[in-house]
Amino acid sequence: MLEKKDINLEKVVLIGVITREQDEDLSKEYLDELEFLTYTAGGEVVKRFTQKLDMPNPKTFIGTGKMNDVQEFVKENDIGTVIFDDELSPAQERNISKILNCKILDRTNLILDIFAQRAQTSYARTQVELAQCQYLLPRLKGMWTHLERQKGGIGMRGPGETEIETDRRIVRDKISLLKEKIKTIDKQMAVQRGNRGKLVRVALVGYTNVGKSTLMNVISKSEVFAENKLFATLDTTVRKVVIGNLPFLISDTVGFIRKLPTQLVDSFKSTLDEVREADLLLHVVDISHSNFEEHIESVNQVLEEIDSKGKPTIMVFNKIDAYEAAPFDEEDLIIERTKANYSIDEWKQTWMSKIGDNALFISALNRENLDDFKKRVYKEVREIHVTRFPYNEFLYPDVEDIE
Ligand SMILES: Nc1nc2c(ncn2[C@@H]2O[C@H](COP(=O)(O)OP(=O)(O)OP(=O)(O)O)[C@@H](O)[C@H]2O)c(=O)[nH]1
Ligand SMILES: [Mg+2]
Repeated sequence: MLEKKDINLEKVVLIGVITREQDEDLSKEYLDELEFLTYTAGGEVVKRFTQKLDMPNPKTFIGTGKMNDVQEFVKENDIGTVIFDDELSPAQERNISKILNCKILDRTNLILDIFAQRAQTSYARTQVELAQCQYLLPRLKGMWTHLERQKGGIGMRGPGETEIETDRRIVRDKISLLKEKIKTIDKQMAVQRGNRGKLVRVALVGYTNVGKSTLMNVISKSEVFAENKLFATLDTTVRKVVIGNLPFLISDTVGFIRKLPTQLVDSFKSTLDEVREADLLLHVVDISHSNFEEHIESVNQVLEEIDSKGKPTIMVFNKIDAYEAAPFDEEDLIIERTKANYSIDEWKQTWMSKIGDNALFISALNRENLDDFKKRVYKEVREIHVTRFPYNEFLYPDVEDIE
């Protein structure tokens, strides 16, 4: 049911609101991310509209005046798609769709669409389809009906298009069917995981596009797909690696994102079993991203949702090669120095100092500090390993002696 095809760059307009809690920089950051998501889905952003509002308008998300501007722009520039940086209620979506008369997507919809495009295995496809059906169910009434069917493209992959006339019962049946299918695969996967014995399990977790797969490739000499788009990885890959004679398993899995649609977290729960059952988490962070602290927060939130917050965790600050502090003019007495001006060494003195040797700074791309990384991971894995197999402690050299 999920189509996968290359689409031409669709012309897209983005819409966001600036609330009181978020300043303009942050809103820009969010829209940058939405633009990256749009680009990943195959769209080209031609304009952004923002509005300062305490709360989104319940009927149309943005106010009437702003909506008129958008309407005019859409008409004049032949815009096919308008994307909102938040989840729209079914009613908002209907209202806006009537006014703008083009494809209306929200953030959730866009992320689901990217997952649909990127799902490779039948397992991932089933999970995405389930999430799409769950998103679709409350929105079935009158969705897109005034649009031509053949439009296709972003947000039109999946059940939305083909099942528009069918009633909710059919979608509900489909949901139970997909859940059954996932249950069956889950059982097989649980058996597979059981077969792996008691080896220590390490999971790479982190925001999307931080370099998890790149790091996995570097340390396990494997070839996991990595690229500069969001959600390059949807399936979990597990590799056995050996550091200083000590074998353990490492897994690379789907990246997280701010406001990850709950439908997706739910349907990907079993993909995340690998994380849930891990003995040690390597939380990879892209320190060159200006918003990396919030990314850490988002990841921690998802970890909490899947009951994995309390696990032993090493923070791996990646992409140190790309880190650039914003220039600071010492002579200018008006502008205050902010975090953006910190060097990496200054960052190390912040809250990061509290996590002590559980913070590592590397570049997976340039292989910088990988030895430190390996030693630290070895030390931790060894500790877990010898608790599990106390009799063979002597087999593994102390961390100082490994290369
Ligand atoms: N400059 C720099 N780029 C890096 C580094 N590590 C990874 N990248 C780049 O970051 C991009 C994303 O890398 P991936 O390994 O696909 O990231 P990921 O975390 O697996 O992403 P998802 O699977 O989408 O969640 C790629 O273009 C990598 O080449 C690094 O140390 N420095
Ligand atoms: Mg990846």
